[in-house]
Amino acid sequence: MKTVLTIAGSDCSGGAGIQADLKTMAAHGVYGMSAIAALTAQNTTGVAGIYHVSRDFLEQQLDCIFTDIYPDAVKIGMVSEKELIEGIAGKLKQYGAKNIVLDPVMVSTSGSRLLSGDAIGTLKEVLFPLADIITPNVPEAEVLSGVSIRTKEDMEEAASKIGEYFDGYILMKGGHSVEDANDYLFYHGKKKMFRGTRVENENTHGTGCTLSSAIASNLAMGCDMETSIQNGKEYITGALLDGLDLGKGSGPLNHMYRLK
Ligand SMILES: Nc1ncnc2c1ncn2[C@@H]1O[C@H](COP(=O)(O)OP(=O)(O)OP(=O)(O)O)[C@@H](O)[C@H]1O
Ligand SMILES: Cc1ncc(CO)c(N)n1
Repeated sequence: MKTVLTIAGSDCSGGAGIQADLKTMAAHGVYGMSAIAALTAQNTTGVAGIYHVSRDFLEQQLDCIFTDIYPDAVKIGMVSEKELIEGIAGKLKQYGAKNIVLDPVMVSTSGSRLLSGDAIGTLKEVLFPLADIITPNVPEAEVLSGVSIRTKEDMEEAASKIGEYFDGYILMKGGHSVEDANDYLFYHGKKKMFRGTRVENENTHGTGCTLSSAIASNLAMGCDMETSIQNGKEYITGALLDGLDLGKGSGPLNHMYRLK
């Protein structure tokens, strides 16, 4: 069985973070493992609190995982502190981790800050060089590039700025657009669109976590990068189309829609 590790934050309400990642992995038939960087107290209406684990404890989790069940792919999500980012980078290098999908989580769907301001530089300097693909949404791509994105041309400019310090695949997600849900992949000066039909569903809690875990699951199963993104896009669209409606705010997706 193929194995995938998520390094991210826990969402006690089960819609985003570690819980969304493990559900996505289970739905793909891969064996999911998790190293928890933070516990969040949150639900569909917002984030009430964040409790970070220590660097030592995060490293201990990674040692336990890598020395026993080696992951075929790694997804990295919410990691908000500088020293945790440094700890992860050290361990991923030590164990030669491969197929690394980095979702540069900065703000929750509900608007809470999930990455410390002083950690953005560390993320770019120490973790980006290890990643095969990064999956920023538009606001994250703006922070990473310094370009204000309004048009498709702005996206290209942002990708080329990010490309000055990041050598891998950049998937800019269009979930925040109003007219469509197209995502754009930039790689070494080339651009490819992954077309997505916008689903009229307010319940989008954890879409970013789900997509990055679906891509990691596909990479673990041996798909190439573009196929992994295409398959991930189909999975997220199906999970949104299911129309699950839980909670009082922006609710979670149905990861089990394929079993219906
Ligand atoms: N209403 C929608 N209809 C169809 N696809 C969507 C919709 N909203 C988001 N997506 C898709 O979901 C994936 C995640 O994109 P999004 O931009 O929402 O990520 P994100 O902002 O990082 O997510 P999160 O809310 O978890 O932080 C992308 O493939 C995007 O196109
Ligand atoms: C733990 C966690 N990771 C990521 C997100 C982004 O949606 C969230 N809300 N919570």
